[in-house]
Amino acid sequence: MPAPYCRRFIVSEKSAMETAIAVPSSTPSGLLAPPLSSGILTQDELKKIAAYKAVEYVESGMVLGLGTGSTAKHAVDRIGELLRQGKLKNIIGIPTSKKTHEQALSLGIPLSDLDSHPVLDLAIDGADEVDPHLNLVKGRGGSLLREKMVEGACKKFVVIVDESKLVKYLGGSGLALPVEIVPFCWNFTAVRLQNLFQTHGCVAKLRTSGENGQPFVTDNRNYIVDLYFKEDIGDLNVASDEILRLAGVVEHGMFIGMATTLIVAGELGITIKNK
Ligand SMILES: O=C[C@H](O)[C@H](O)[C@H](O)COP(=O)(O)O
Repeated sequence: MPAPYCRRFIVSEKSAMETAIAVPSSTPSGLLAPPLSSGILTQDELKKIAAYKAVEYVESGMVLGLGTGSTAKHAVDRIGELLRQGKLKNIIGIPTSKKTHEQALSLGIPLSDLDSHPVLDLAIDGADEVDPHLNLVKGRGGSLLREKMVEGACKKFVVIVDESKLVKYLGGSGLALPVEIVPFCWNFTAVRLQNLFQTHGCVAKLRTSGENGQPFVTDNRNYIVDLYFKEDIGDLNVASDEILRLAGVVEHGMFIGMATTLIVAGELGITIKNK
């Protein structure tokens, strides 16, 4: 066993339904776990480790969905770095938000859109929650609509999280399930959303930003209503249909059956689940 074993990362790979078996492996190429004297990695270091591992799936010539958020940011940085070093070539990025668009531009990543590239090879993005079947909650950063459009057009969708994002069921963290809605009579739509899930103790709140409590506005000039549940909402496809049936709703943050690979970075190493 190599001496600095504690600084190497353990990678285990399993199907979605299998039990994790941690096996020692070499450090993901180009990435050493940050050498902390305490041995404890910060959440951001775990995000970076998951992101760098995901970028190992990227090959020259790919059309790539570029995710949004603090985890995906590390992946976009890494793609930019590999392009600069000439280790990746001819990448075309499709950003999932204005913020990621700006980041990718600053890194010199060539960009395009879904109109020109309706089929993508691979997308890499973070998530707010991941259930045991690789269903996700996304959109706590407000980017769920573009993310769903881009990631729904990918042949492979790699989700990267630190272990704090794992839940038994969606909504299980007690945090928000975001729903993007049109601004017109937003309160009417928020009340209807809350009523849909009344028996699950649902509370709907308009997302605000800044100190003056103005509505948070998405890249698509819409609002977000965050749904909080006291109980498991059960069948996700039924819940999805009921939400989408409401006029005024644009999209919700449940990504059901979309992820093909999950990379989780935790204190004990990296776990990879494939669908
Ligand atoms: O709208 C935001 C996106 O769905 C993010 O991917 C998600 O919120 C996870 O973000 P983070 O990596 O910052 O936790």
